[in-house]
Amino acid sequence: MAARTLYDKLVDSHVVRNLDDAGLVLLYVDRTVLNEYTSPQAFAGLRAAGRKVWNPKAALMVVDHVNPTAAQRTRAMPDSGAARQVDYFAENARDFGIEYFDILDPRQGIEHVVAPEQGLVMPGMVIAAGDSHSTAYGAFGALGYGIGTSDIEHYLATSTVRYRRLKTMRIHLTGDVPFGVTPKDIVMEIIRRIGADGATGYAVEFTGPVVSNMSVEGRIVMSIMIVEAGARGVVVAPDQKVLDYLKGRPRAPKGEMWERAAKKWLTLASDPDARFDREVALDVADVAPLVTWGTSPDQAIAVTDIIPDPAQQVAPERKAAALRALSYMGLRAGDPIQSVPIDFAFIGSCTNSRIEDLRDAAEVFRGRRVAAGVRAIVVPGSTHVRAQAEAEGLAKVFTDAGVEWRQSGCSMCLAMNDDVLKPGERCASSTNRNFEGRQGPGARTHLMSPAMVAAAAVTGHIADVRSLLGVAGQ
Ligand SMILES: CC(C)[C@H](C(=O)O)[C@@H](O)C(=O)O
Ligand code: SF4
Repeated sequence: MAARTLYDKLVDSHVVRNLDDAGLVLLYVDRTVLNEYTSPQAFAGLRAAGRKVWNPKAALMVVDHVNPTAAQRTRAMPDSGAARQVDYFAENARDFGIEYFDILDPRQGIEHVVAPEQGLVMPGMVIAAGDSHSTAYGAFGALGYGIGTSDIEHYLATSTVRYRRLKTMRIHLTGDVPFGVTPKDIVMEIIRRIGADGATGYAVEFTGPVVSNMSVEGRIVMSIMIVEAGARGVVVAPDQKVLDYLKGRPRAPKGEMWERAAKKWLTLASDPDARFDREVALDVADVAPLVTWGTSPDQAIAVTDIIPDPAQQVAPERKAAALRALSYMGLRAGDPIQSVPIDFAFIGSCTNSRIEDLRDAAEVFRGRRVAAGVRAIVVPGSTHVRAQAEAEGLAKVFTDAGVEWRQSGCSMCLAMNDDVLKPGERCASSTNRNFEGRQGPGARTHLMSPAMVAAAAVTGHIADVRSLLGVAGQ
């Protein structure tokens, strides 16, 4: 058989039937996660057709997008629309027999944080779910990708979806990771180079020594954020780190079953001579902490740079986009990005709300205070992460620094709950999208790593975290 990529192997092993000659297949999907925002119509469709869920045990339901994250958690939703969504969600879980983590459940959180914690994701699986950032699961050697409402309904009824094969792209990462540079900076650098549509139509495989040396959580960060370059699927070959992460998780196989599976999972990889449709290589040695200045995730610069001049853009549409972005962001070309003052600092989202992210941020906050005039919140990705951060003393570091310590949820990643910025407010944000209005109408978002957000919070402006790291706070 011809050499195959890991992506092709995962798709091939899940094809139920070829539907045409151009790569359209009926794909078996092993598991899914459902949220309150994209699942209601799918369940309404099942109800209308009198259908059952084919394999309720393969799904998990968590509320994450619309819930408040106030420090004191109650079951009540202050917003009536959100309350209706959550009530219908709970009703669907009950009627269709799917495991559901209520907002007060200690296992609750953002779906992309909770699913791996629960061991819902295993190498070799296909996980399709109603959220574009389901690529997170690629970090475990599964094919993760996002599906729309009608596909969710089709999946629930049959455990299959119609799927068109993607082109393949290998992103090979080499070199020593510089001091102060995180997986977030690396993926932002890739996006800046290939552009916000650079991976459109592709499934991405991350490879190379930087990836093997990276923690599983770091790989999740990259697998989620590469969606902002248009990727519709991500895979990373599973290794011992992935097995160590998953072993003993609630939904992971146990005993002899685990041993047999683990042996097989370690063989999952692209063949050495497999061909990719596109190859991208990056030596990370020169990557610096990055910050976005515009309203697209590829409008990013090193924290030491000046805000670029739109006049330097050759393509007229890029020039127009840059001008519009600068005006929306209220910035001036030529100013150092470090001179830009912030109003708000947000650490959270499925991209950067895991324990390693909180440890990075706490290192900067330790012994320092949030600058006057700045409001800072840390929103852990799950209640489990929250408990761990409290046990490790990180929560105390945050509150001592004047940071609000919240309950989990998508929160200020998108303005779909109580955590919304006011028009014109500027936020240093550990999230993945900086589109106009993403954090509230007229709100201005600067994407960066959690440690960089902390550096902005304590200085009151966008700042180079490297000048704070290793230097004790006052
Ligand atoms: C609400 C949901 C459909 C959406 C997504 O698919 O990504 C959201 O999570 C986002 O990050 O914009
Ligand atoms: S945290 Fe943000 S990116 Fe992630 S699922 Fe929620 S809204 Fe989407």
